Amino acid sequence: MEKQPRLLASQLLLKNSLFEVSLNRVLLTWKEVATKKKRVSGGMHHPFKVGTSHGVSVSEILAVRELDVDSGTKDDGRWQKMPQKSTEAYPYAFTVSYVERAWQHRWRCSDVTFHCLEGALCQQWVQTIREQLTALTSRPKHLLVYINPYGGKQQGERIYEQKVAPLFTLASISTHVIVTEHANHARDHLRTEAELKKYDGVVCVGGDGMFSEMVHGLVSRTQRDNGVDQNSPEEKLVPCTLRIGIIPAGSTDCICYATVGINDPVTSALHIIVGDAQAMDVCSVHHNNTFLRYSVSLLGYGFYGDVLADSERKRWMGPARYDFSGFKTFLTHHYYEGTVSFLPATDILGTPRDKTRCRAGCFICQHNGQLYSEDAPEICETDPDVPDSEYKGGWRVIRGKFLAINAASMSCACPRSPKGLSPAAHLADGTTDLILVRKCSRFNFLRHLLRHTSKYDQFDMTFVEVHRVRRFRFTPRYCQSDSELDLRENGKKLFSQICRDHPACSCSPAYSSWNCDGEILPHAAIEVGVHCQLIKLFARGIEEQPVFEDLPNPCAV
Ligand SMILES: Nc1ncnc2c1ncn2[C@@H]1O[C@H](COP(=O)(O)OP(=O)(O)OP(=O)(O)O)[C@@H](O)[C@H]1O
Repeated sequence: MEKQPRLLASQLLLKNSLFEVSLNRVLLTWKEVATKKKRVSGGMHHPFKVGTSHGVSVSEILAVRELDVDSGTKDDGRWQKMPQKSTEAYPYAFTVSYVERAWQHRWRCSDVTFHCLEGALCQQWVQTIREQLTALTSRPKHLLVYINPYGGKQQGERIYEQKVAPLFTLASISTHVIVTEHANHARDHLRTEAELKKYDGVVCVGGDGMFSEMVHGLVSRTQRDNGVDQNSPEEKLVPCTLRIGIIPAGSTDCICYATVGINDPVTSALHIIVGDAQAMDVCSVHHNNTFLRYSVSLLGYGFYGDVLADSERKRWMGPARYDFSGFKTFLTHHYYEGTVSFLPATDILGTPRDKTRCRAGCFICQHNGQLYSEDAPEICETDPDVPDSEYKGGWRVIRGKFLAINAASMSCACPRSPKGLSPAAHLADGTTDLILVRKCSRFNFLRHLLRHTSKYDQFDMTFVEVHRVRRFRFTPRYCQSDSELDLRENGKKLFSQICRDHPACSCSPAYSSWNCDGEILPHAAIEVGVHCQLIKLFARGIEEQPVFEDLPNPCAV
């Protein structure tokens, strides 16, 4: 890294010891000055190693404030009173709050207080650090926050007030908070009324359903403002300029898990404050030239659609409904006939079978994102192993009987499935991983499902294939009539769930439902297109675990 000129350097007192403290545009560092007789008071906790240099990236400093030393304690009273001797000699102090890495991708707010000999020096430090923070233009100053009071364990408001709002105040972020009053309140407000020009970003406090509302509100608003017709599947959508922050307060918090590595409200609040940006692809889903929904994580037909449809009927069971419906759906072992056509993404870096994972600063997302942002024509090379008869104008066509058809636009890792549905999927490479699980025995399907939680490759099975695609279509073997759709929407017994070939038996229903990020779609025949990097999140992506993780102070440099 290029050597940065020093902005300030002084010898300051930290926890009864003298430190050489230095600031440049990139780093704040402090290193204990070697003295013959170390002055460490016996009872005081001393987290820093003697002689070790400590550093905090300026981009991860949250705030700096002068300290009233006479009061003896810091604002929150966590630290003990400074020994009289030190405060007499160094009567002025300032505290720097910064991001510290904790276990499993968690971030925490840490404080370090430096004592100065003179008031002018103290003020100079505070002012210089503040100037550096002001220069960080990617940081949000005004945020529009939506809280779902009924998400997850209904703790959204408490989580925001107790864990997030104090951090926003510390970082001088002003907020306008709306507690939602009904489903789709946030979506509709964003789409129509919200004065978006006043804000640097929008934040949702809730789960994946709430995040989906934000995506729908913001993407629709952006298209409307730019005169783009969402009903046209071929239309190139305009990317959203405002970033979205997620404070996890839902049941699974999959999106949060995939973009910061953990569903922890404090970590997410800190990612928002430092102004991180993680681009994300969005899939648009259409039926007959009519826009249905956007999806950012999973589109699942067959197994995952059936699990969701069944679990929706058992909401009274609480979160246990997913296990119950999952088990029941596995036992029913239904397969569905239809045609999948897709446009393979063969001109890009990366495959679904890669060992590398999408992590912060992902090279594959950067490379492919650039490729797709340049209006690349949707023509692909054909795979030499696939017969020409399976291609139609660059599209590959597969007919068959499927237990599951899944399109994973991200790994879909979550605490229940740490590897996810497609471990090597990328957040922002302009593709989705299309996983086709053909009809097989119950035992083999179980083996496939179990591999999602083990070290074995879930795609390495004869009845499973996976393709990285830019667009796909699915048409069920039998066309749905409008009356069937009406029945379905009314929640009545689906007549189509009687096998067409053998009306007397109920061996396998004709249609499943599409699970679109946890919502059921009203149509089985759909067309899906990936819009590369359509939205941006206040997130960094999952960081690689630091190699010095087991050292006592992860900020040591
Ligand atoms: N005030 C409200 N009253 C009822 N429903 C609401 C309200 N605000 C938001 N919702 C809806 O609640 C649904 C679930 O919210 P959220 O995603 O925050 O929590 P969740 O427990 O993780 O739910 P899920 O697991 O179904 O996504 C969302 O789809 C959202 O549309």
